[in-house]
Amino acid sequence: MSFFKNFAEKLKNAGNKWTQSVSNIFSDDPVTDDFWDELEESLILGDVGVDTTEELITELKRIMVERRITKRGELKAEFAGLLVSRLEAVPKMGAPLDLSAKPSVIIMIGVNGSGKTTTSGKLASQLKGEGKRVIMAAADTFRAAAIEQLKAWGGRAGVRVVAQAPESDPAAVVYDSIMAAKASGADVIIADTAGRLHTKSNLMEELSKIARVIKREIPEGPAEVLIVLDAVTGQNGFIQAETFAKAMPVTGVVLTKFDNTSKGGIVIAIADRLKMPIRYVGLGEGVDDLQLFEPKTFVETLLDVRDAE
Ligand SMILES: Nc1nc2c(ncn2[C@@H]2O[C@H](COP(=O)(O)OP(=O)(O)OP(=O)(O)O)[C@@H](O)[C@H]2O)c(=O)[nH]1
Repeated sequence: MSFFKNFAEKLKNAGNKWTQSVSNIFSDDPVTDDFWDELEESLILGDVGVDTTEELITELKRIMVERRITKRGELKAEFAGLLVSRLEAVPKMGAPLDLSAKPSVIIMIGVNGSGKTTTSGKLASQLKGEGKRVIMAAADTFRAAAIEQLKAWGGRAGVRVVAQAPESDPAAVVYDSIMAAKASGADVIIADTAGRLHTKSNLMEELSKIARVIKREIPEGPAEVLIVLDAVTGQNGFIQAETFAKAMPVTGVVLTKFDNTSKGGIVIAIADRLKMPIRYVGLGEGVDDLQLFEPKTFVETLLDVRDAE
């Protein structure tokens, strides 16, 4: 199955309510005030954000006047173009992971329950499927259950998990995993970290220490720092993302639980407000439900415009 079909079909099958409602607004009816009200409501309910919604509507109105467009449907492709350019304005949006260093360390950060452990497991399995030798590091030592959960994913994926006892130093676990990777010639380390924000300063120190340990052993530093954001939380997760980004420069977002949200516009808000590139989207709990984010495919599926091209 081609990449386009795969991502587009999975998005469609995920039955995201927002993606269905936005497309329906661009009918064959004439453009009236109702059209703008419906579009505005749908974008705001979809968590695009008030300012971005206003900007998009202003730009679309300008295009309508300029091209003398009268029907809603004729604005669809124009609107798609606006969304794609906003997404693509963020460097590395949808870019595959840079795994050129050996070993390449991918650090997963984000609050508890956002889907870090699940995403680590899915990613490990996919990279292994691509022929990479992968190790996972159980650096969320705060919760014993997190270590066990990662081990379960490791067992399913056939990927080694480096772990220590609960409460041990996460940086030491990461160090062990780098030693194990160097000794065994592994290509990639995926480090699952803790996400308890209520002990903010400790967490930030912990992440900085992990980064220092990696830098000492691998001069290029971490290959990728992926922040895992729960799409259901919507924009409420942004403050967390900004807090985490202070401890470690984030190289990308994994947007999980996209199958469970009616706030699909969060994708646009992440680009516009956080200015962080989305690299993967989680579309379910299964191992195959992690998809590389493709901005153009996303917008085309959202607005159902591909056939119209
Ligand atoms: N529907 C859906 N569920 C997901 C997705 N990603 C993760 N989940 C579920 O979200 C829940 C939390 O995921 P975890 O991976 O445990 O989250 P975590 O961030 O590691 O949280 P802690 O282990 O508490 O630190 C689990 O029930 C996952 O199965 C997704 O893309 N779609």
